[in-house]
Amino acid sequence: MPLNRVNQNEPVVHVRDLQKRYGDVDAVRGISFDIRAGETFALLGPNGAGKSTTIEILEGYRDRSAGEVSVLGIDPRHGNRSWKSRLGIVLQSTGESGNVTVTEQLSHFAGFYPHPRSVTEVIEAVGLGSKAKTRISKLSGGQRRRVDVALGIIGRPELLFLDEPTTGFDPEARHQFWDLIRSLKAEGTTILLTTHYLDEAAQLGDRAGVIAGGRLIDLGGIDEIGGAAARIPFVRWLDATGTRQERRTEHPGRVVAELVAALGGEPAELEVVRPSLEDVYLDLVRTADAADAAAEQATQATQAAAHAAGPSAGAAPQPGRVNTGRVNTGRVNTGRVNASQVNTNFTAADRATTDIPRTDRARDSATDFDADADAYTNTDADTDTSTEIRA
Ligand SMILES: Nc1ncnc2c1ncn2[C@@H]1O[C@H](COP(=O)(O)OP(=O)(O)OP(=O)(O)O)[C@@H](O)[C@H]1O
Repeated sequence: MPLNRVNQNEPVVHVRDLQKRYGDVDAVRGISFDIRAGETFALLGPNGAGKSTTIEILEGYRDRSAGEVSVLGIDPRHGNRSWKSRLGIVLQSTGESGNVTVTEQLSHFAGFYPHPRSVTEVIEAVGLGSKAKTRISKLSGGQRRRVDVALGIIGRPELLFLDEPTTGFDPEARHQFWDLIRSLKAEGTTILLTTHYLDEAAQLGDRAGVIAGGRLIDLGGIDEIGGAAARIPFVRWLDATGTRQERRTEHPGRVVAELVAALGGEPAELEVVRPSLEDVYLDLVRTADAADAAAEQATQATQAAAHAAGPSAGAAPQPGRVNTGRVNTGRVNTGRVNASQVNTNFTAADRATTDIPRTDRARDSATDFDADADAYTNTDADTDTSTEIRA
């Protein structure tokens, strides 16, 4: 069957007003974004923000409560096997632990794709060349995670989902992984990445969306997140009393020159710091947290007032309206899954209507192509945050 290539003008991923509710928890509360062909899009947010839920809906593993979604031109609710073969999926915690070697596992999975990459090349690319003949059960946690990444790319995906791909990687492995992702990007692969490593997002991402409490709180170019004002640098130094001073300015050179002139020499512990993506992200998330807390307080006050006034006064409390989802309570970390032990025989009906448990996805993400064939169906002036320059 010819691949249903996405129209170049159409976004690879299109999400409009996506919503997902688990019981009383509004995990995703109206998220909209697009990812264009060849882009690396980073979905960022604190634990429990709704990132994995969103990704799982895009992958077709989880059904949505409301909203519009299209991935490679198809609604994931109706993604068939040929659609699925165009996706690469690295789940949050697959942890391949089979009793087969790295080469055997990858060769086996490669067989399920129409145009797989070379197994040897993929093993080298993920830095497991010296472990090719080692049983996966004998690998370290970080090495198994590399196997997950290898399995995600073996099928030469058009769209690669990477859910916290480098958790457990040592710094060298993380840098190797970044090189690998850059080479995939150079080939034109579209990538959706979630990560808690903001340096990783800054290194790899073209654009980012920041989610908090199930809402998209910012969306834009990776260097634009938080807005221009959030990127204005700080000049910091110690004054004559040893007190740290800080001035935020778009003209750090000028401020440093003024300082040197005022001091008649080098300021102590002088530094000019440009806020990193992590600094900007933390500001965004804290602001969102504070807004949520204020909204929750207001809701509680309204409910208390209504309660005090008796049943006939005003609207009844609406317990399901408050998002309690900042803390990830409902999620079981599935840990390691033996790929050979999980059930892969989901039916079309299962896919269309059911959230597939995370334990059952490791193998399903790659190996069900022969089952159930086509069933799925400002600031001109300086912005100072401190006082006058104090030398
Ligand atoms: N199967 C489930 N049943 C009930 N609630 C769930 C389920 N899965 C997730 N949740 C809840 O939905 C919210 C969003 O969870 P999600 O896993 O999408 O967050 P996340 O941003 O991926 O978090 P993390 O960074 O910790 O992986 C959380 O409050 C979580 O407890």
